[in-house]
Amino acid sequence: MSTKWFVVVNPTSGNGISKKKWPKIYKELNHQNIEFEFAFTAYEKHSIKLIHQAINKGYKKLICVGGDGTIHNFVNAVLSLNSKNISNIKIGIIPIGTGNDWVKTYHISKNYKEAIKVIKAEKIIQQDIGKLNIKETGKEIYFNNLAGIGFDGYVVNKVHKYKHLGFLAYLTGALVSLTTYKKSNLEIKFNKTVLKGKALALLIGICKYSGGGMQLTQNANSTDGLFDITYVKNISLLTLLKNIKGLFNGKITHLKIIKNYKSSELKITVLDTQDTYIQADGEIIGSGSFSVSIVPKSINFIVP
Ligand SMILES: Nc1ncnc2c1ncn2[C@@H]1O[C@H](COP(=O)(O)OP(=O)(O)OP(=O)(O)O)[C@@H](O)[C@H]1O
Repeated sequence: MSTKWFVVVNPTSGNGISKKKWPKIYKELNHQNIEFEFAFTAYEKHSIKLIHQAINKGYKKLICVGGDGTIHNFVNAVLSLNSKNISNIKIGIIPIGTGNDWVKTYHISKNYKEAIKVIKAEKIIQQDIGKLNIKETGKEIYFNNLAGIGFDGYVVNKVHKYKHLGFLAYLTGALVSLTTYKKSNLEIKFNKTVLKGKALALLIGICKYSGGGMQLTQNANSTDGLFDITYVKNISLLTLLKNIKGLFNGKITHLKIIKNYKSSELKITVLDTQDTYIQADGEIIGSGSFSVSIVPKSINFIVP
């Protein structure tokens, strides 16, 4: 077993800032006496392979240099191993992304020197993770922040065009998309509730922030074994514009037209034939009907 850290750097995250900042991060890791090996990802999802190789070599301590998509890939790499030993694995984050939403819940600093200090202290939180199963393909995906179907997926699909706008990329994507998005006919079942009909979006949250700092679920708690669910049948562009502040401070979830629920499991059926995209942690993972369940306290993240 290695006591060294294994660092994976996504050089494309944060519009390429990761690559530019790496020499400084490398120096600081050494300066803070962190013993490590590192690798750059060379293509999408490469981090999954790199993490599997590192774990097979005996690494237990992992560092992610990247944004929400890279953290998402780390989580999928660890949980797809289905090994009993994953309880020994720790993930630390040096956040360099566009949205950087997951780190906001835990107040992990975007200053790499501060983020490395946090990693060095190795304080752990065992966080709940969502397990999502797409019906048509049988694909299994894990998510650590928030998943959504409908408008949410549609926006994520468009957002790459606006990534140069930084955290405003998601807001811009949402405003531009609201008038063109065609609502899907969904059936959403959880506990004893059934929501059926045309709906704009369903958000299934674990942590607090998404879409570049927005708070779209109420009372999110990352360790309570429950998803924080937001269901939006419809919202007009005017209402959205009037409530832009509410998107970021969470007050939007108090509007009457927005429903909030909690559950540890959901089943979502798309009742019409149009492609309805599913996003998980800001990554498009597929489309159509799916089920989700929570895997309580299944990943060890290093937090302040
Ligand atoms: N070498 C690479 N070339 C192209 N894509 C890559 C490479 N390495 C990783 N990726 C992909 O880059 C995507 C985006 O990464 P990430 O989410 O970390 O950055 P971001 O989009 O800038 O940040 P955020 O998600 O916080 O907005 C991920 O889907 C990942 O699979």
